[in-house]
Amino acid sequence: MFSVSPYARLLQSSLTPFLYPCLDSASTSGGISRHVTRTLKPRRRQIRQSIRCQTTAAAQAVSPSDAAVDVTRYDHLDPSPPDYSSAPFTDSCTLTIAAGPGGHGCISFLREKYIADGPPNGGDGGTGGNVYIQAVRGETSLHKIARRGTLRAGRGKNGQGSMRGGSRGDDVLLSVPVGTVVREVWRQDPLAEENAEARRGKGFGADLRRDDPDDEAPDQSRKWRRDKWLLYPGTLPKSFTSADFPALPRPRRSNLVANEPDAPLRLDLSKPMDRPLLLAAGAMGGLGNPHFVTKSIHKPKYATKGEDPTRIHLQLELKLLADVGLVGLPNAGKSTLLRALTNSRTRVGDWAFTTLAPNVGTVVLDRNHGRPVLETRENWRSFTIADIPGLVEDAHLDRGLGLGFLRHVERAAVLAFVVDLSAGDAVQALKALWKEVGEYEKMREEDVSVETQRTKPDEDGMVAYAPFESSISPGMDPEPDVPNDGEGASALLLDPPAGRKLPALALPPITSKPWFVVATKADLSGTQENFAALQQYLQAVQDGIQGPPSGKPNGWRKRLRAVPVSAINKEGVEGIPGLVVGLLGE
Ligand SMILES: Nc1nc2c(ncn2[C@@H]2O[C@H](COP(=O)(O)OP(=O)(O)OP(=O)(O)O)[C@@H](O)[C@H]2O)c(=O)[nH]1
Ligand SMILES: [Mg+2]
Repeated sequence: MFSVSPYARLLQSSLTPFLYPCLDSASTSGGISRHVTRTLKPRRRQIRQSIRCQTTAAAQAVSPSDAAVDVTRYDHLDPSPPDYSSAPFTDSCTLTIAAGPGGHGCISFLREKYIADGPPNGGDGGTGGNVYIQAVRGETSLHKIARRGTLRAGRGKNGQGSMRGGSRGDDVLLSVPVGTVVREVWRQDPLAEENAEARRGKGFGADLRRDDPDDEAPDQSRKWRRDKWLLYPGTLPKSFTSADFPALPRPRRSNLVANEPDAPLRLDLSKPMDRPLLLAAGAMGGLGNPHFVTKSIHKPKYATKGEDPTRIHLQLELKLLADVGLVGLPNAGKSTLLRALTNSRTRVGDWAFTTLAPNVGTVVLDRNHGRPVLETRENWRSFTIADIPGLVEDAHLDRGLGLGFLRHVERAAVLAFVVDLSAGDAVQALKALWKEVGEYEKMREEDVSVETQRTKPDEDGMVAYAPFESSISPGMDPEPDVPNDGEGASALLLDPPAGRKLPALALPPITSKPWFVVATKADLSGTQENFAALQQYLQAVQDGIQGPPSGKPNGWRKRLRAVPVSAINKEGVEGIPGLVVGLLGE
C-alpha cells in the first residue's frame, strides 16, 4: 500500500507541482521525502533529467498520430521538434524615449602667469544626444525594444575653462522592423511647459518684462533657482543681492527640433529607411559665465545648468508586411501550406493553435524546387506569405486568440483563405472567415475615427506643441530625413498637418483586395463533393448570382479561384505562385 508522505502532501497543497513538475513526478514514484534535504545542485540535475524525460515522453505521445505520415518522406514538412524555430516575437510594445539633457555651463576665470585675476572664460555645456528612429530590413519583432523600458540619449558634457564647450551627448538609434506604426501616448516637454507658464505671466517671461527700465516693480524673480543656476564653489546664494543677479536667460531649443515630426507623433514606417528620422532632439547645454558679464558685473560667479530633455512615451505596433496573407480556421493547414511553398520552418501540429505568432515565408519564383520560371509582368523575383494563428468563429468577441493577428495580413496585397476540405462544409468555413475579417475591418474603422478625434487640437489650444511650425514656408519640405521616392515616402505621417506635402497612407479596404481560396487536405477521401460545392459557390459569386462572402457589395469578385492542394504531400501547390503573381499585378 502506498502511503502519502508529508512531502507529497506539501506538493499537492502548494504551487510546487506546477513550478517543478519533475518533483511532482518524482513524488508519485515515492521516496522523494528522503531527498528533501538534498542540496540544490543534485536537484538541478534531477530537474534537467526530468525535463529530458518529459520531452521524450511528449515525443512518444505525439508519435502515434504521426504514424500515419511517413516522416522520412516528408522530412521537410515534419521535422523533429528541435528543428522548430522558436524565435521570440512581440508585435506591440511601449517605450519611453528621452533625448539627452544638456551639459552645464562652466564658471571659470582666466588664470595665467602675471594674470592673477583674469576675465571669465567658462565654456558652454554640450547639447544632449538625439533620439532617431529607422525602419530596417532584417528585424521581424519588437521583442528587443519591449525589454528596453526607456531609451535615453547621452547627456551633453559640461563646459570647461578656457572657453572649452562641452562635447555633445551620444545619439541613440531606435531600429524597428519595417511595418512598425509609432504612436505617441504622452510627451513631457519641459521647454513647452515653461513657455506655457511664461505666457501665464510667470517664470522667465516675468523676468524679461521686469528688465524693462520703465517697469518700476521690484525684481523679485532675479533670484537664484536651484534648478537653473550653478554657483561658483564656495559661494552662497544669499551672498547675491537681487541687484547683482541676472534675469534668467530665455530657454533655448536646439535648431534640430525643426526636423522633428509634429507632435503628437504618428508614424507609419512601411518601407526601409535609408536615413534615420529624428524623434527627439537633445536639450541645449547651459551657458558659461562669460554670458553674464555686464557693465557693472565683470566677474559673474554663476552659469546656467543644461536644459531638461524631452521625453516621449511611444506605442509601437508591428504590422508585418507580406504580399499574401493566409487566413484560415485553426488546424486548417496554413502552416503546412507555408512550409510546402517556402523554406519556412513553421511549426505544424495536429491540434488547434499550433501557431501562436505570425510567420513569414518567402517564395522564390525562379529557383523554387524546379518550378518553372514565371513570366511576371513586373519582374518579381519573390513574394512573401504571412501565416497567422487560426481564427475561430466569433473571434471578434475575443474567442480563440482574437482578431489581433489580422493586423499582420491587413496590408497584404492578396488574401488566401485556407479551408480544410475534410472539416465540414468549406463554403460555410469561408463565410465564417469572411465574417471575422469584416468584423476586423469594422473595428479598424472605429479605431481610425477614435484616433482622429484624439489628435484634434484641444479646445483651449494648450496641448498642441508645434516646433517652429510657423517659420516653415508652405511647399518646403521641413523633413529632409524623410526620403520621398515619388510613390510614397518611407515614413508617412498618418495625419499630416496642412501645408505639409506628405503622401497619404494607402490602406485599401480589406474586402476590395484580391483573394482566392486554398482548399487543403484534398488527399483525404470524401473531399471531392465539398470541393465541387465550393467551386460552384465561387462561380456563383463571380457571376453575380450570389453576393460576395464579405457581404460588401464592392467586394472583389473578378477571378475567384479555389485551388485544391495536399500541402502535406506538396501536391497542387505549384499553381499557387503563378496565381498569386497574377493577383499581385491586379
Ligand atoms: N492529410 C493532410 N493533412 C494535412 C494537410 N495539411 C495539413 N495537414 C495536417 O493538418 C494538421 C494541422 O496543420 P497545421 O499546418 O498545423 O494547421 P494550421 O492551420 O497552421 O493550424 P494552427 O496553426 O493551429 O492555426 C497537421 O497535423 C498537418 O499534418 C494536407 O494537405 N493533408
Ligand atoms: Mg499554424
